[in-house]
Amino acid sequence: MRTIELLTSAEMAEVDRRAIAAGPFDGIGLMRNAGQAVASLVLARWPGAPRVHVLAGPGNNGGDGYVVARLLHESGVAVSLWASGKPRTGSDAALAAAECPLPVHDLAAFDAEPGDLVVDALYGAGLSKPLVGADARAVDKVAALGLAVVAVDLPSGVSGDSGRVLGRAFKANLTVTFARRKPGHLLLPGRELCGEVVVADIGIADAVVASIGAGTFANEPELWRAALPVPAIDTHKYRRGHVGVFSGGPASTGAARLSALAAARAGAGAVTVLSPGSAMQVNAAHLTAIMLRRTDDASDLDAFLADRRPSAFVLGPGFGVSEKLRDFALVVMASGEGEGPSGVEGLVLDADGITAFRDDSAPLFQAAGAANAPALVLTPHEGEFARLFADLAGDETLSKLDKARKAASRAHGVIVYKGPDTVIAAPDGRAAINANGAPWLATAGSGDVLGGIVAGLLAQGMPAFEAACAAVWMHAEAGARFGPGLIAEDLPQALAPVLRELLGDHAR
Ligand SMILES: NC(=O)C1=CN([C@@H]2O[C@H](COP(=O)(O)OP(=O)(O)OC[C@H]3O[C@@H](n4cnc5c(N)ncnc54)[C@H](O)[C@@H]3O)[C@@H](O)[C@H]2O)[C@@H](O)CC1
Ligand SMILES: Nc1ncnc2c1ncn2[C@@H]1O[C@H](COP(=O)(O)OP(=O)(O)O)[C@@H](O)[C@H]1O
Ligand SMILES: [K+]
Repeated sequence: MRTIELLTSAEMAEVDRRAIAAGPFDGIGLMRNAGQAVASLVLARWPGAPRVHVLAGPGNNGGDGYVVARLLHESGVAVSLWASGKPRTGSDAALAAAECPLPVHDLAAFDAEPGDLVVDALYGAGLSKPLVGADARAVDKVAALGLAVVAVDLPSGVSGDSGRVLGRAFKANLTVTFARRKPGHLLLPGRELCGEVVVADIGIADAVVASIGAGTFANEPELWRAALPVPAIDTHKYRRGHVGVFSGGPASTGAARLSALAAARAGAGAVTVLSPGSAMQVNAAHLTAIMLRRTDDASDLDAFLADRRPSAFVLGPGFGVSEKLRDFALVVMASGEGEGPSGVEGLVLDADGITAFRDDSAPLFQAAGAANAPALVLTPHEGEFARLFADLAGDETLSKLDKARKAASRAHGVIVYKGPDTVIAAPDGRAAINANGAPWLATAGSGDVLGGIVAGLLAQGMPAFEAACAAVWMHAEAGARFGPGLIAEDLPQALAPVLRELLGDHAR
């Protein structure tokens, strides 16, 4: 079971409540199902473990642990049960503990042998403070002995909402969560600490999950595949969208060409590099399918908008932080459908395009909020994000997901907050977390390619949030599949097989 909604701890608690109200399972029924799912996976994956140590906390996560301990014991496994705190009288966890015939040892005395397996059921969605005392010592001991860990719901110490570690956390080989994944399973460092994540069906109906209206998703093709542009049989190149990419001066033109190639590979029918006169020669020497047009100032840009009806732009890569950049961005943002002559769908601002607005972002954000404005997509890495949204970046109480959402709402644009756990957020509150990348993508120019893919999809009429999500996934997939030796020049070409698979029958 693997569906794409991600539930915060508050949303998951509400899902539990609604599921219990809807039946057929009550709280202890769901807990028995959860424990059964974990026990089955332990038996299937670690059939030879000499001993399984179940660590049970005071809440419902511990309740799941008592169920696991009982079921493994009934299956003939040697089980030691260690408790941190006691379940509250009358709780589901207290019922589960009462059903478990095994002796309960104090976690403070926890000990194990190399080769044993640990089931971590200390804290899950209810984690509210750092692990200390016997809990923290157990984490250290398990790490020192190198024991394999199966985490129930989340590795204890990892926040399900932010992926952050509170004090200390287990590093699991396998994490079994229930109904849906949580943001902390995808955000770093949580994702690293979870190991493999299995989502177990514990009898909560999809309709109950849907009733919550969750706005956070794993960035997987299911989220946007239906919105991917497919060329009609009678199309022509300009109907497939025309992307304009602004080039920097003679010594910094490569970034724009990377974006341009990527936009073309993403399916834009035509791509034009808009170059200052001083860089025409060097650009001309390197472009073949991509067109070239001299663009020195806003009036040149106006003429391009009027003559060539471009549908999306990339501005920033290699451009230089300048007043000219700000002018170009604001001209493009004023050329949306109904206002300007051309009906521009979107502007992707990356790199210098973000930095240029660090001290005065209001005109940009205001333009993006105007009726009929082109969609604004900002693609900051961590450093660029901090330049444009210093207050959000420095707020320790916010997760990466929260920061991207707040930034999107402020900018009236889609934020692609890049990194190994890229978060894509829309001004309407939707957000997605990406997890299919690989460190090979951390190479100069990789971000320029991403900006070009976003623009290529925007130009074909794909809505901005979906275009950004699809671009991030395709970029990550292409890079991860290429693997060692990847340089940014390889990425546009590596997109082709990824697109072919995504389009399925439409690729013929
Ligand atoms: N009926 C249900 O609602 C279901 C709940 N499930 C399990 O229930 C879990 C959530 O249960 P709870 O809400 O009881 O929360 P937890 O069991 O995660 O935490 C229990 C309590 O421990 C205390 N605590 C938190 N962090 C601590 C720390 N670092 N040191 C000491 N004490 C700490 C808090 O007071 C918290 O309320 C899920 O993760 C899942 O495993 C599953 O059994 C499925 C059904
Ligand atoms: N460790 C990583 N794992 C997966 N993706 C990564 C990692 N590091 C960087 N990336 C991705 O690589 C791209 C780098 O973009 P950026 O930082 O703008 O680089 P550049 O400016 O050199 O093009 C982003 O899409 C980012 O999400
Ligand atoms: K846990």
